[in-house]
Amino acid sequence: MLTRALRYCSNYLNKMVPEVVFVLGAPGSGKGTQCSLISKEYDFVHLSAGDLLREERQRPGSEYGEMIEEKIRNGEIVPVEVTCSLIHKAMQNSGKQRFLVDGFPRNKDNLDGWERVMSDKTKLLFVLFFECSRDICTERCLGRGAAGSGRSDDNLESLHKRFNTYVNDTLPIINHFDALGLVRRINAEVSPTDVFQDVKTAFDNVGMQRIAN
Ligand SMILES: Nc1ncnc2c1ncn2[C@@H]1O[C@H](COP(=O)(O)OP(=O)(O)OP(=O)(O)O)[C@@H](O)[C@H]1O
Ligand SMILES: O=c1ccn([C@@H]2O[C@H](COP(=O)(O)O)[C@@H](O)[C@H]2O)c(=O)[nH]1
Repeated sequence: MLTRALRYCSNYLNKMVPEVVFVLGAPGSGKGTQCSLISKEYDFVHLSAGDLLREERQRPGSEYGEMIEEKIRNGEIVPVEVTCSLIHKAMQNSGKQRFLVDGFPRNKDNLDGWERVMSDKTKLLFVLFFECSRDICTERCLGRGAAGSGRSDDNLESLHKRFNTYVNDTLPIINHFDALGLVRRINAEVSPTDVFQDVKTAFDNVGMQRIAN
């Protein structure tokens, strides 16, 4: 009886499809800040594609380190095979079920690669889109750099390139998801606490339970 119950639970767990929320918005719009708040209030693991790439860049012996650094400094997008495999590994290693994928997919190559490899392994719940003007985002990134982020791309020259990439490559991806009715737009120009109020509404509206504190 007990064995049968355990087998049932194990089969059930194996069939659970990981659920994903993509988190998109301009550089400095507050994606990381909000993901950190969300993961404290809801049962989601925060996976920042940028952080995973920065970790891979630092990993001794990485064959991609130099390429990643060059892409990051120039605000260009790393090929999806590299990013998607880092995200997939992090999902598997977490042993968890729900993920905030922060800063991905950023261009058509990212989207196509995700659809090829991950679409049938995951369920996309929705896309959180943080709307914030370029001036405010620039000020925030420069502030983050001045506060010692150590990021090689928190400077005006890199930001110029990052915004061009965002407008030319990432906005079309957001528009693609919008046409599918998957985008939840959030005004990100207010305080982090006020942004989070709207974010919570988006999660509550799809029936996500808060973690009991
Ligand atoms: N709503 C907000 N109001 C003011 N400052 C904010 C707000 N949200 C985040 N910040 C600050 O702006 C900077 C950028 O925030 P954050 O790292 O969350 O943005 P991001 O979208 O993840 O950036 P990137 O894409 O460059 O990694 C940080 O210094 C953060 O503390
Ligand atoms: O999916 C991704 C995510 C990020 N990058 C590169 O990293 C930097 C920094 O990303 P943040 O999200 O701002 O931390 C970004 O400008 C890209 O160069 C990427 O290639 N693919």
